[in-house]
Amino acid sequence: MSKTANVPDQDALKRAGAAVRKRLEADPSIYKVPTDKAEIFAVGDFLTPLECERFVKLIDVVAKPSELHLTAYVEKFRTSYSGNFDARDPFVQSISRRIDDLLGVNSNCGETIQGQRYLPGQEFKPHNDWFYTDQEYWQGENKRGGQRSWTAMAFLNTVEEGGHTHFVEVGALIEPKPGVLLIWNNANPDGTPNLDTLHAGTPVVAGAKYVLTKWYRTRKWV
Ligand SMILES: O=C(O)CCC(=O)C(=O)O
Ligand SMILES: [Fe+2]
Repeated sequence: MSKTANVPDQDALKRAGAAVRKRLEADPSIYKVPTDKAEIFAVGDFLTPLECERFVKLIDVVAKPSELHLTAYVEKFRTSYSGNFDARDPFVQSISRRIDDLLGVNSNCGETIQGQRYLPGQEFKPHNDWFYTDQEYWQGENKRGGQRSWTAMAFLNTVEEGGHTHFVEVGALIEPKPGVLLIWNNANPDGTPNLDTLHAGTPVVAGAKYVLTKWYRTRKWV
């Protein structure tokens, strides 16, 4: 059996990769991180200062200690506070749609946008956003829309010190600049999970860090 014979959603990941890549690469205002290891893009001023401020306030309302799937993760892996925004809130809906439109992805595939707040000492250790399909939780995620294709993540405030997004294999350390949207493909062009998308939210040293994240599935998210 070939190595890629049993990659769930591989064809869909390959298609989603190609479609979004084509769209983002065609836009000269979108920056692409210069690396062959992963497809990582950045869009400046994707959110206005007022929109960022509004999300920061919403995060302070919804943020609870972050949950993670129970895998072999060590304790203190993701120490930030996080929460889902109200998907019926027209403001949240409008930004959600703006992200869908930028990527050209079917809105059905997008998870509810999640907000996160890190205080000094809090971090998200190196991880991949795709699901480990050999773990028990995959049975549930498979029914809820399958594997994650692209991630979109926006920085919402200026962090006094720390709180970068670090793609450890690529060697890209991205400064949290408010309004910037980062977008990356969690898969390789052939639809297999891209191990080089390993990334971390480095510890906040001073101040606070607020971000929002939207993950896309290969199928309708339910
Ligand atoms: O906070 C960051 O910089 C990274 C967040 C992240 O990796 C995620 O939400 O999946
Ligand atoms: Fe992540």
